Amino acid sequence: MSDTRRHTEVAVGILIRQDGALLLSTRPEGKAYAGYWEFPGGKIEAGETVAEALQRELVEELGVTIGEAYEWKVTEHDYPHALVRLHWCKVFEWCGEFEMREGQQMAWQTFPLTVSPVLPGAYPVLDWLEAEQGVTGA
Ligand SMILES: Nc1nc2c([nH]c(=O)n2[C@@H]2O[C@H](COP(=O)(O)OP(=O)(O)OP(=O)(O)O)[C@@H](O)[C@H]2O)c(=O)[nH]1
Repeated sequence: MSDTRRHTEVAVGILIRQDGALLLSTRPEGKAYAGYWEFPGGKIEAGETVAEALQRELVEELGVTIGEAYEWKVTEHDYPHALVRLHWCKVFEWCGEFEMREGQQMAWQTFPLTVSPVLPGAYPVLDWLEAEQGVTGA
């Protein structure tokens, strides 16, 4: 029963390039939904803040060090494998060269996306981002 399950807290990074493009990457082999496109990130470990977890995950997965991470939205998604609470952070600054340390693929995307399938837990945020870009004309 989902209401008795504990949430897995997840920090997710929306890396936004100066031209407005967003970074998506594929989930590595061996994980649930392997090959699906997602925003980079991962589980928050005990004692970590959202920003600390995100910084650690992006070094581990992509080899980049992020600057300030702004928590933007919190969403939940109930998967068969986990009930997750996703802490979405916008990130505008990072340094280092992108290096796919888990054998993923990466793609800078604008709307409409040209990659699929995307992890269902990311759908609401993609809708909000698309609406925002429509308003700003980014
Ligand atoms: N990184 C990321 N995770 C997402 C997104 N959307 C979404 O539902 N999730 C869910 O959040 C959870 C993230 O866990 P993960 O397995 O990627 O985290 P991790 O790298 O710490 O995993 P590990 O410690 O098992 O290796 C997964 O259940 C995943 O399905 C997204 O856009 N990005």
